[in-house]
Amino acid sequence: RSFSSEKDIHKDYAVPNPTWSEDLRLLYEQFMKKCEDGSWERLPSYRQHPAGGCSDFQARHLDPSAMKELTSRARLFTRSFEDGLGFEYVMFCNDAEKRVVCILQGGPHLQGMPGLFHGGAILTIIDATAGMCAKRIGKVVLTANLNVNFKRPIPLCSVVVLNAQLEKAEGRKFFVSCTVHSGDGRTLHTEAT
Ligand SMILES: CCCCCCCC(=O)SCCNC(=O)CCNC(=O)[C@H](O)C(C)(C)COP(=O)(O)OP(=O)(O)OC[C@H]1O[C@@H](n2cnc3c(N)ncnc32)[C@H](O)[C@@H]1OP(=O)(O)O
Repeated sequence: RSFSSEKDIHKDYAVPNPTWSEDLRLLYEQFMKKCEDGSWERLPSYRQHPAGGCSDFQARHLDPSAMKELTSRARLFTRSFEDGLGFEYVMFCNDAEKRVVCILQGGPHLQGMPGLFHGGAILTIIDATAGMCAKRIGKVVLTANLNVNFKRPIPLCSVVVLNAQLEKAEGRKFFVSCTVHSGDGRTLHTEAT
């Protein structure tokens, strides 16, 4: 399916689709309920970053003449897979508590060791979730340092919950911790800062 249609670029992917498992749907409904009193908010998610917002950063690091062509073909990595094959996820934020939660169902194209989630795929979704936690305050953020302990392997295609918490802010430095638990909360798979 073409990724470049206008419609597709403005499509919000942080909503259920037919590839979602029952477990992911249940978690989604639980968090949508939490949004009813306004304490939590579902974060929409698109294939492309909205234009603007990081122009000074781009000016500092990128050749403006190449930017337009480059970004016209670009896709957010975590939204560049066909439905169900990569990262099926939704992030929810609680700004008062400086938290972002991400519910994720990893697809079959994220395999590392047979039957397991690739460590780089776990890093990616941690980076995105912790990055979003910092971005809620810092607006334009870049990951400077990411330390991860892989405690238990994550079965491929399982549903996990990431919890990112802003620990402290020092000027433009944000320190975020992030854990990855099994969907039932019983297993701590990964912890990161
Ligand atoms: C919403 C979507 C979320 C998506 C999330 C995805 C986020 C990403 O993956 S971004 C891509 C990966 N990251 C990058 O490419 C970043 C590359 N690095 C850089 O651009 C720069 O090193 C950058 C911006 C992080 C810091 O550079 P700069 O702004 O010049 O700051 P600099 O002066 O070096 O350091 C500022 C402070 O940060 C500290 N710092 C810098 N790097 C580090 C580090 N790796 N670890 C710890 N502290 C650091 C410095 O010690 C300094 O602290 P202090 O002021 O107390 O002395």
